[in-house]
Amino acid sequence: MSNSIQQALYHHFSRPQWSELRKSVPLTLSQSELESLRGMNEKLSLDEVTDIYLPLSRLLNLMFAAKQQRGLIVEKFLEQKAARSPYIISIAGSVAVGKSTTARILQTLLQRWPEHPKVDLVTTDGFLYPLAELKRKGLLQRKGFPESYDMKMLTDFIASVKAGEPKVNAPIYSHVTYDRCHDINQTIEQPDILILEGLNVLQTGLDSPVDIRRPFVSDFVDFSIYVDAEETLLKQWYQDRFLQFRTGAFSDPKSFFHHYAGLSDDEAESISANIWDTINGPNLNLNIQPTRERAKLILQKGHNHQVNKVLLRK
Ligand SMILES: Nc1ncnc2c1ncn2[C@@H]1O[C@H](COP(=O)(O)OP(=O)(O)OP(=O)(O)O)[C@@H](O)[C@H]1O
Ligand SMILES: CC(C)(CO)[C@@H](O)C(=O)NCCC(=O)O
Repeated sequence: MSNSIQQALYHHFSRPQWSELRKSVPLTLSQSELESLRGMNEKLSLDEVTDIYLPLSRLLNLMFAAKQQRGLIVEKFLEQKAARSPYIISIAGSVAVGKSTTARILQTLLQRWPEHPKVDLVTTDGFLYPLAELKRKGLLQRKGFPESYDMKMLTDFIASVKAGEPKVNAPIYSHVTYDRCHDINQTIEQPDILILEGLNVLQTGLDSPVDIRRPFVSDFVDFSIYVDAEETLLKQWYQDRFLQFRTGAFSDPKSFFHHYAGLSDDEAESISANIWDTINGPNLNLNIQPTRERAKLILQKGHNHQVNKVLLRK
């Protein structure tokens, strides 16, 4: 999308301008909140939390309140109470950009609002077709591409959560077995807020004539975030994580990639570069980045995952 269109659609903030907007959000996090944030990612800097994620949590609090106000107006108009419906936040972006880390930071911060909302987190990875089905369909080298997800299952799931159903199951994906878990689900029980994180949450499937009659994830989403970075950085972060996995996920004998555990640095560099160049990079350019300007908010990251620019829809 051209720069002039981005100018027309978004308010632009430099990092200092954005961090100013923290305003009344308390500066300090309790010791246990700090520990829970640190525990999720030891590389996460606390400046990042205060400068970027606290203002974002303030914005989301205001947006959430506006949605509740709107609900009250509808109830007044109808002269009856409406069924409860969770506020849904989606987080999109490339493989390895930090969607799940962003989602977990926001979950921690949103839970500490004075209203103490119940905030649940779901990743769309669980809605990838099971490995056997991907193999059958010849999609093993297309994991993460739109056709590798059961989009009907995903939109049915989000519709049930939005409808306020008491218990809704979501499938869980295992990065160890590289497959959907067959014996466990995640059960979502009427949260106040649901954060839905995945590559595909801004995709519409409009290029397929069959899909046009189907709802999109975005039909159920109240606020959408796209986490953005240059591809050279993304590839580096992907490769860094791949190298770390040799002593983590790959070392598990149950791991689909157990044979990668013994790779030398050079071998791991070249295999991960190849996976990026043949799968995750093309998916970014063809299917993920083109959805960026559908988001209400864009976080632009630079080196070390530092957010240096924020764009907010006018
Ligand atoms: N804010 C951050 N500060 C420092 N490191 C981060 C931050 N966010 C993510 N990372 C690191 O970047 C890598 C990718 O992060 P994460 O797993 O959250 O990405 P993702 O977008 O959810 O990836 P995927 O789509 O592959 O599941 C991890 O190694 C993580 O530790
Ligand atoms: C599970 C997805 C699709 C998304 O998180 C991704 O992590 C993935 O597995 N991509 C396929 C190529 C790879 O192994 O990185």
